[in-house]
Amino acid sequence: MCFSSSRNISAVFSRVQLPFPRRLQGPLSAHDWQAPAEIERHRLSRLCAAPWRRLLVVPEPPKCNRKAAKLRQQGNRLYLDKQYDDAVSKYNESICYTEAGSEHLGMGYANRSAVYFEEGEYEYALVNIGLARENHYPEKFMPKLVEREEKCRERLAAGLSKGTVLPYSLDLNVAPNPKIPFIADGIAMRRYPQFGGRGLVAERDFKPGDIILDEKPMLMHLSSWRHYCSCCAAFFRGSLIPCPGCVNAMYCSEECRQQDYRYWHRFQCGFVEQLEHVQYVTSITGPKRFFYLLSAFGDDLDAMMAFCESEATDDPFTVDHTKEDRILEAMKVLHQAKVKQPLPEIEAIMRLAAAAFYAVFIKHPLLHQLANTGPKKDFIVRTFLDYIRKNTALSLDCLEFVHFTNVNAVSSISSLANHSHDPNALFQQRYGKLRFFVIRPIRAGDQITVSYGPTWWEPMPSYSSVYTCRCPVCDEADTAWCVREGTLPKEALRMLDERTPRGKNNAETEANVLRHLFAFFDRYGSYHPEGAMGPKLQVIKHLMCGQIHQGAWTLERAQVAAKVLGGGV
Ligand SMILES: C[S@@+](CC[C@H](N)C(=O)[O-])C[C@H]1O[C@@H](n2cnc3c(N)ncnc32)[C@H](O)[C@@H]1O
Repeated sequence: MCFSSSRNISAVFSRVQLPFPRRLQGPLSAHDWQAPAEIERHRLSRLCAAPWRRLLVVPEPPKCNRKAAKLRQQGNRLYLDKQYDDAVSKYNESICYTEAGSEHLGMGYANRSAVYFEEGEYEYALVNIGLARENHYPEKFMPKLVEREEKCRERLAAGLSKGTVLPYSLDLNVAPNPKIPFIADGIAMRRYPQFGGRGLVAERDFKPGDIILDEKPMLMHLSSWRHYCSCCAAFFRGSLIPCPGCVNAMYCSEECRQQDYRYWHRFQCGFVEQLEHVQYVTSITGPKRFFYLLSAFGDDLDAMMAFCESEATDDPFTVDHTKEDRILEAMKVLHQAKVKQPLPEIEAIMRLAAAAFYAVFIKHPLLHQLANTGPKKDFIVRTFLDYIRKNTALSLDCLEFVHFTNVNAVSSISSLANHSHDPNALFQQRYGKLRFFVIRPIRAGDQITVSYGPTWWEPMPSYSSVYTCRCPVCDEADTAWCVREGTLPKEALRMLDERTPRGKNNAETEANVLRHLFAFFDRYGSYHPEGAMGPKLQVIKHLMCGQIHQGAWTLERAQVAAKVLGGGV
């Protein structure tokens, strides 16, 4: 989408420390990438021989109880200083380093429960106490844990929960598509050549406030470990559990751990550090997408190659998401997407990344065994490159709240949405969900657009995209986009001012302001884009972010409460 700015490219080179290869042309081949000695003979690797050698000897940190204990002590110091977020980060790191079957795991969870207890998050504290019990928490410390558990239950019984009821529903609030339950019925794919090919079209009217998409991204990339679920990118869940094999990946649930392992992490685990040395920006989603498709084909590389050489539909609305084979079918459709080549200046670095990823992944015993012919090896490295290119164009990315982590998502339906500086919907990628909500009336036949960053009311001077924008605002020949009914009548301006949040507001008040603003845009939509409306659209975006943030924690708390207390949600 919009992220491959030259700023990122220079960051790449300082991170990867590879010289920029100027003459990289011709089809990429895997032929020389099989073993370290051969890699060094390759023309590309000669250009960067020393870094390649480094890449191949990057050690993978093993699980280590001594390190786990040290990290936990660091966490304890932060806890005593009341720096609770940082303390949980250290405890999470400690949990990741713990060796299998060790009491350090139970102690890490117990310490995390202490943080949540101090923060008044009694439900999360209880979950962590449960995890501590299940993971060899030492008997000698058990009375302290039991005491904390009792206090949590007492406080919850006294009504001291931070809340388990959402002030603003974040689910789809219109009829869903029967075969794709996470998108509204009445939305389809249409060809928009000026937007690089495909886009989303409304087949019925939608009104401001409608939540028309609530999708779990298929492929996520996170720029930071141990704060988010490595599968769905849910932020800092109270119950993150570690991958038993490596010290990096954590998951919000056993379900996410298994899904990630099945489709991706079984190839990544054991190579994480090496891959981190290769990776630039979000290029890892290229190999990730390759392994998702390979796994969906049951590790049958021949079948995958045969499919990739065939022509099939690129319309994700043909996939029935209520069926078992939805991942395979959705990945197949995604494979067929034909997107324009992103910026030529990043082509060389994408090739370099694809080749370097290949050099790492081919050491994986299963891939090594599957790639038993030259054409198969070439197919792998070229598919890495193809997917790195396509993901650069197709992904929707954004910054998460707390650690300013870049979350980059490629998804079945949402990846179809084109950018406009005057969008009729806004998108938010938060807590493992991609949501589109309508901000002004959409009529049947309109293209549904979101903004990848800049809008007419919020220009972003540093924004650089991988395409030339052809939206109505940027199209000089299009004068229709800003035709409106006139200036807003006085009563409309009064309505606008009436409920604008001032000072401190709680989630409930903010939810009401949001409803009020949506009602305003519904009633006065024909005056769009009147200047006074811009700041209000910004308020909507801001409030919606807040509701999603509050909502994610509330929902998690409610789910956790149902699990640990057996209560209703
Ligand atoms: C998330 S995808 C959107 C779906 C894409 N049009 C397709 O055919 O699959 C983003 C890509 O669509 C194209 N695109 C989106 N918005 C555009 C715009 N306003 N002007 C020109 N191209 C656009 C660009 O190629 C961009 O990299």
